[in-house]
Amino acid sequence: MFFHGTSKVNDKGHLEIGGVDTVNLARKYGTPVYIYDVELIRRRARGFKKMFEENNMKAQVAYASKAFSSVAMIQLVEEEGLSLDVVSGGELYTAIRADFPVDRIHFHGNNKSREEIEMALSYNIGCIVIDNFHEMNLLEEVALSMNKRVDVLLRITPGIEAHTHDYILTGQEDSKFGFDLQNGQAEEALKIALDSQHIHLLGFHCHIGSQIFEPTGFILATQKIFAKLKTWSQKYNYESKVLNLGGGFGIRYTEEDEPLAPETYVKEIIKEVKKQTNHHGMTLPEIWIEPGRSLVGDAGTTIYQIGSSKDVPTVRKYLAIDGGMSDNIRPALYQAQYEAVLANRVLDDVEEKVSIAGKCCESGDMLIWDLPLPKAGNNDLLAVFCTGAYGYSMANNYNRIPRPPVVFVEDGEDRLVIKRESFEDMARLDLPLKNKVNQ
Ligand SMILES: Cc1ncc(COP(=O)(O)O)c(C=O)c1O
Ligand SMILES: N[C@@H](CCCC[NH3+])C(=O)O
Repeated sequence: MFFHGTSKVNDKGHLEIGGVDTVNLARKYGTPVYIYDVELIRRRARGFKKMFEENNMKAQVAYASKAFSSVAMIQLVEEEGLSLDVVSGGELYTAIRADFPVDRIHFHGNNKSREEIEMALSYNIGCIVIDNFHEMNLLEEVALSMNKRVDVLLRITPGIEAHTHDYILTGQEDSKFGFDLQNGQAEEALKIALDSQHIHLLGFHCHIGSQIFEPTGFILATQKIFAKLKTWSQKYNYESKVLNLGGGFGIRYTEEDEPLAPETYVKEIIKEVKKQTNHHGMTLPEIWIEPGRSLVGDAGTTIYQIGSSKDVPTVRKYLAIDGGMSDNIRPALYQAQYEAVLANRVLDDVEEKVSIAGKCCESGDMLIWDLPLPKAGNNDLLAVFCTGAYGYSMANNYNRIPRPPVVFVEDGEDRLVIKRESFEDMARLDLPLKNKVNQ
């Protein structure tokens, strides 16, 4: 068993996070509940910024808000001086609600709508990351009609396969994202951008995948991009001001995962970018990165109440909790692995292996297989670690299960930052059939 951030066991044998007893949090807010260790998020944010600051480099660390977006989260990102990556009108709206400085917002997405582009331009956000030719035309049209000149990056696919789950690979050639670097698409996009009156090309972006444990992929991508940048600087007299190498830095979901510290990823990236600029005799660009998971993933813990159980003799024992794929779809989607303890009896001896089932009407709704636990019953609370990224943000209302609340903890204090969804909330958009009365 290992603990993340400020998590520890208190003198009652309860799991404590941010100086707050999680058993008390479960009583106060009900279960399931997502708890975020704010100090750990701050530590990670500072870790990513540290090497850039020590090297006196112009850089931006943009939090990929798809990992977990809420007004309070974005305010925290602002407190820590990061930038922000959004991928939809909804994420942008949340950033605006949080009063995030618009010039530090970057807009991603492989199919941005005209309305989303208009919204981004009307708020004068920092930059748009153009993904494809369709978007380039659309942006040109919208910028012309609004009489704006827009800072952009071009998203390219450098043809790198990072070691991760197949479904979360994005930097390889056969990907729905970006302009291909090798087959001429990226160069074509560069030419269009350079010719445009309304697009101001800051540079290039790539994102090679997610949950990456080694710097190699980032280094290879940097090398491939620089080889092209060199050609383009000679051919078009264009030098990139910004190189954005995306996110994807891995975290420790289970003891088998061995991620590097944020500082180490950044140190390796800086080293390679400097090496390439020297090698090609080019100017050092600003380096931008976009960590999502690695800023919030291990800062999140979900507390569930254990309910029913079922023995399948000689095969396994199922323990069901009061949530499941509706608040954490990652095990069902990616066979993601998690670790967990009993929040109210952390130090009790392990007595058996149990499999943790969700409450959705779906056999695949299993959160953890073969988890070693003390014998647990329905007075017990299960704490599942590392649920901070792509947990709440991918939560859904399958079976009309309301989404749990989110609580931030820091220095012994807890603060509700997203309320529990109610049945009324879920039915709010429903309209009755003609002639029937809405209940
Ligand atoms: C363009 C882009 N940037 C950043 C991220 C954040 O990735 P992660 O949460 O793995 O750091 C993603 C998601 O994979 C992405 O698609
Ligand atoms: N949602 C995925 C990662 C996708 C990242 C977005 N490009 C996960 O939970 O791991």
